[in-house]
Amino acid sequence: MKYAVYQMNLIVGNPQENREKVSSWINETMEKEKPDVLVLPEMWNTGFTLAELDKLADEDNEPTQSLLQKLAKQHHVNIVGGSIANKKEGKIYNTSLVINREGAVVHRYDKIHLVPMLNEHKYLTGGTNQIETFELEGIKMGVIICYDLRFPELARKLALEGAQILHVVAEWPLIRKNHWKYLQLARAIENQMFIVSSNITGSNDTETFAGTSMIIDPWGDVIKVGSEVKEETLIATLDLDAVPKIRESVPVFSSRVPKLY
Ligand SMILES: O=C(O)CCC(=O)C(=O)O
Repeated sequence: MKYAVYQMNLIVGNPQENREKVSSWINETMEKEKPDVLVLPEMWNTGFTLAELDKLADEDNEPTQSLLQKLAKQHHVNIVGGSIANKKEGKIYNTSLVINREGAVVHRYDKIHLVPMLNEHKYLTGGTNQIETFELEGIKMGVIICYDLRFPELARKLALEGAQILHVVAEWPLIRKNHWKYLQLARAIENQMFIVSSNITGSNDTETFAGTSMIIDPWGDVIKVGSEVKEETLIATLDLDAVPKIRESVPVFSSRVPKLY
């Protein structure tokens, strides 16, 4: 499965320009690389303009969802669409959309864990639906959003439900870059799954972001990593046979004793 990850330097507070930027990236990447799956970062429509989200957020996933559906169908490509600021019934959520090659929405997920360090509770509503796996090309996988990475229960639940790939979409700050790197490696090793992450680069008024998007194999080896500072595209082909092989060689799933913890 060939992946292309967009480590994006987004335009803070300008959803229209970000949609144009993402469309151009998809068009160019499909022409050059022809991947099976594209991955975008967290809240790429607006950036973290929390106080302005009421006027900038999408409404019921639109117009971003229709744009991603159109691009997925046109290029016959799967899109793990990062996440968008999204208004539903007057509340704003941080919503991830996954679209398959036919342009169908196969998964929606509202970020469960809001970030106290950023006062997200003042502006956003946390998701209330159970985290679940979805399938692309017959492969089970999952997506979590940024701060969710700190809660190993999510990745473990998805792994127990058969996920072989975990996508982590983020706007993770540079100041906590080591947490970003090592938590991803830990999730890959403890769950023996691929991690494919897309983080942003650049800065807003208060933060500089960490970049360092990663593609990690289920052994914990880093296949590709982005720089801290540059907008770039990470390309890698995942060998999915590695997952059952590694799960057999170090059988943590059959060694678990969940009744004791
Ligand atoms: O957990 C962190 O350090 C960063 C979290 C974050 O920035 C987010 O969830 O948007």
